[in-house]
Amino acid sequence: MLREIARRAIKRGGARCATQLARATSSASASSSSSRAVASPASTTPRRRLTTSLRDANARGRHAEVIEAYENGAAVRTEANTAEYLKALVALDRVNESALARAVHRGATAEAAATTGAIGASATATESDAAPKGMLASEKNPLYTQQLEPTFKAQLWRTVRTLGTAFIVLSGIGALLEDRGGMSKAILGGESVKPHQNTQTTTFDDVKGVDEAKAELVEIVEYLKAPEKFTKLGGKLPKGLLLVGPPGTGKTMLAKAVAGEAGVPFFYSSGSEFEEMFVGVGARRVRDLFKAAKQNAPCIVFIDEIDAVGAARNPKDQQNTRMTLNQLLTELDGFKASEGVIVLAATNTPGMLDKALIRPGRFDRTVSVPNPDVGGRREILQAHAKGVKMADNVDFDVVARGTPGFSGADLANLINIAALKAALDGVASVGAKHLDFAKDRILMGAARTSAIITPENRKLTAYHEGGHALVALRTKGARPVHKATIVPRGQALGMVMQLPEKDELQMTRRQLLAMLDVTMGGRVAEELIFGSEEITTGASSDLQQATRLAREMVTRYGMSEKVGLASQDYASDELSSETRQLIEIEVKAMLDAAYKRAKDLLTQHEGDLHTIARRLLDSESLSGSELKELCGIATA
Ligand SMILES: Nc1ncnc2c1ncn2[C@@H]1O[C@H](COP(=O)(O)OP(=O)(O)OP(=O)(O)O)[C@@H](O)[C@H]1O
Ligand SMILES: [Zn+2]
Repeated sequence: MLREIARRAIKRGGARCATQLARATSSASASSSSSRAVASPASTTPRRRLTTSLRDANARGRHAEVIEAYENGAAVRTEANTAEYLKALVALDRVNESALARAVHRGATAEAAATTGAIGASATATESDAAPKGMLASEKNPLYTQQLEPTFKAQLWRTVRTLGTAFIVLSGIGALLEDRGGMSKAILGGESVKPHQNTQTTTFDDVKGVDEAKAELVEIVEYLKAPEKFTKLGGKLPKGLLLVGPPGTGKTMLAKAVAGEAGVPFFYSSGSEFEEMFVGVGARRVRDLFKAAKQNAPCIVFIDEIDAVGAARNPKDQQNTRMTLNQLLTELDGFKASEGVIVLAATNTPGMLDKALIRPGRFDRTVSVPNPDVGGRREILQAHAKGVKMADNVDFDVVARGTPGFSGADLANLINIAALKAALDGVASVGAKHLDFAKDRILMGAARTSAIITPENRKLTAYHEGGHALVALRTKGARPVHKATIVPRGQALGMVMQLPEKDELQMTRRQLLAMLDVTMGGRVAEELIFGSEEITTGASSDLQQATRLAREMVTRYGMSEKVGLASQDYASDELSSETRQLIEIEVKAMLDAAYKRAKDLLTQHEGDLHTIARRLLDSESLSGSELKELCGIATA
């Protein structure tokens, strides 16, 4: 929970002013959609005869011209041209509005009529086939138009049918070719599954910051190296282990490392691969996988995203998924632990797994693979920076401290983005500012350079963020300010980032109160400078965070006098209305007190608030040390 608070606090200032944001976004999308309308092919194509063949035009992407030429008669209606016309309709997704749809509809109704014998359609059709155009056209004989049209329609019908059949046949062949694992094998008799890598090069040393998980897996490695020896000593082994942790923490890497350390083949598969359009294919794949594994024992079978098969699914594909899951259970039961096949599976949602999967003898052991702590983050950063030229000013300790909550994959990504940015900047090495850029990128999504922010809006944001920053700088127990910015990114119009000095395993009351004060700083600054009538909705997420924190202090950490040391489940229905009321009173008192402290502080240092806001408007981002300097606070 405390970690969570820490994370939330880092993102403080989240969505400043939701309404302004919504306005900016909608105007942006409006302008983009109007520009799309200008470029629309239908409106720009002039009415002219097509000089090239329809086929060429289609090949060059000029589908609209093809449609027009065919429909206005500029192109001869040969079977080939009809095919091109159809392709163009499909390419532009205009089948619905096309003359074709109308003709086919009419054709279909005519055909229906013909089968009931209302018109002698087939006889007249042959007649008109033979007769040159216009021959039968007399006032007395209006048959002409009635006859020719069915011919055209009949031809269209034939083309549609031919193309349809061809499509089905071709896509069937395509599916066979594309599907490497299942259906083709199921039908053609099947070659066996190959290990993903026979000799794994990944070792435990490559996976950083997950020492506890590694310690649990060492036993498996020992076993795989010498199964006989291990079982002779009376060691009892699980068949399946579940690696549980958030995305990108190195679960796949760990599984590969187990195979690498033991020097055994590694079979990779993903739960989503077993999800198939064709009933039974998923089950077949599971069967093939285990058959191959047994032939290659000792070995590792790794199933990523096992929840894709192992969880309760939507009713539509339930039967299919059930079959796959049942097959998996059968396979797990079908070999002895001593056969040398170890199944590792990864999931981020263990709670969703079918209970049958985690019963003894199946995946009965869980290895937790959490996000790395600050030391782990430093090691991961260093490992991924190995192949990258880093500048001397890069301190991985600082970067690691500034990235709580980042997964291993996030950190790998951070180094990548920084290296790309450095390359774009045309410099030879990756510096601290590139890493900072990459961090902001990952934290907040790409900069919203396109959205228009009014000057008033910017000014308000500058004071709002300035308020957060100044309270943080001047409050004992508050986390050091890392950066304040009014560059809009992702959902935020601006933000103040604070970094804990070390990983916070627990926090003092003073620190929590400081957090409340800092959170209030934004709204207080708006009010102080622009007046209570001008305050905005921008503080809504601040207030939400502050309320949640205060409520936790009251109900869970025993930090309010009136509620005392009791721990209360605020969400529970069983909470008496008196207790609930008491909690609410205490929460309000706590928030009011924080508001007052922030207000006193900002009133006292109003000069600094103006200085910070002005500088923010000027340079958009200020580092912690720049902020301190502006306020005349000595840097430690
Ligand atoms: N602990 C770690 N040490 C070093 N690199 C890591 C670590 N965790 C993740 N990475 C990096 O992130 C990449 C993705 O990690 P991996 O695929 O092992 O994560 P995962 O937990 O299996 O993710 P998912 O749950 O999304 O499948 C790795 O290839 C590696 O570059
Ligand atoms: Zn704020």
